[in-house]
Amino acid sequence: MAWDIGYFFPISLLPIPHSPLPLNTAKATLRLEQINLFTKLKTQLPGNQQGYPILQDISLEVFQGDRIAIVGSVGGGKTSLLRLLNRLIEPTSGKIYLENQEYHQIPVIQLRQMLVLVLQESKLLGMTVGQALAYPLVLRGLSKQTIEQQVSHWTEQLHIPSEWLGRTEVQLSAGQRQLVAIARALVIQPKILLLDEPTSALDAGTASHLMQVLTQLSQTHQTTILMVNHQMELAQMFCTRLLHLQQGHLFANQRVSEINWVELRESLIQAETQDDFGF
Ligand SMILES: Nc1ncnc2c1ncn2[C@@H]1O[C@H](COP(=O)(O)OP(=O)(O)OP(=O)(O)O)[C@@H](O)[C@H]1O
Repeated sequence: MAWDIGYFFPISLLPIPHSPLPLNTAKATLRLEQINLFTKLKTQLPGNQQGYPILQDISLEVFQGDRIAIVGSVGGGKTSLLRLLNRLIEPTSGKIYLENQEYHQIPVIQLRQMLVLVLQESKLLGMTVGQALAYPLVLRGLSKQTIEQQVSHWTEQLHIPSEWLGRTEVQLSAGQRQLVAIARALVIQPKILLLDEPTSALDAGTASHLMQVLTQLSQTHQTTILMVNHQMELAQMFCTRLLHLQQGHLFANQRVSEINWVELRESLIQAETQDDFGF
C-alpha cells in the first residue's frame, strides 16, 4: 500500500522528543509474586477495611514468546490484571518484575516502550487513523521512510484499507476502531503486548485472521502476548498457555497441552450460571 505520511501528518508540526525512544531489543519476562488488589468502595462493609478484593494471591511467570489467553467469567479480574501489568493501577500488595527488575524501579515511560496495552475502548485523541498510527513512531524519532514502511506493513497485515487512513474516530465502526488500535500497538513492535478482548467487535473471519497475525508475530519476533478473550475457539487457536481467573483467584495456569477444552468450557458456563443466579 503506497501512502505518504506527510499527507496525513505534517512532520514539521509534530513535537520533537528531547531523546528519541528507540525500538526495543531487550528480552521480556514477567514475574508476579503474591499480588493482591483491593479496591476501596464507598459502601464498605463494617469490618472490611481492606475494601473489595479484585485479585487475590496471584503468583505466576510469563516467558518470552508466550501467547497467553486469559479467560474467566465476568468480573473475574482479567482486565484488572492487564491494567496492573501496564501500571495503570498499583497492587495493594505483592511485587511485579520485568526481567528481574522490580516494577517500581523502572520508569513508566520505559516500561510502556516495552509493554503496550490495548484496551477495548481506545481513542485516537482527535487524530486521523494515519496520524494515530504514525505518532508513536514519530515519538521514537524514526525517519519518515521507516514510519511509512512500518505503518504500511502493519496496515497490510491487518487488512486495513488505505481509505481509512484519513478518517477520524467518529468515521470508524467499533470493529474498525478495534483493528486500528491493535495496529497502533503493533507498529512499535512491543516486546510484550497486552490485549483486552481484541476481537469483541470483530467478525469471525477478521478475528480468526487477527489470531493468525498475532501467532506469526510471536513466532517471528518472540513477542510475548497476553490476551483476554471470552471466545474459547479463538483462545484455543492462539494460545500456548492459559490463565483462568475466577473471582480474583488464579484458578488454573496451564500449558496448552494440559488443557481439557471441553471441561474448561463447562466450568466457565457453570461459573457464569452461578454468578448470574448468585448460587
Ligand atoms: N475502578 C474500580 N472500582 C471498583 N471496582 C472495580 C473497579 N474496576 C474493577 N472493579 C471490580 O473488580 C472486579 C474485576 O473487574 P475486571 O474488569 O478486572 O473483571 P473482568 O474479568 O475483566 O470482567 P469482564 O469479563 O466482565 O470484562 C469486578 O468485580 C469489578 O466490579
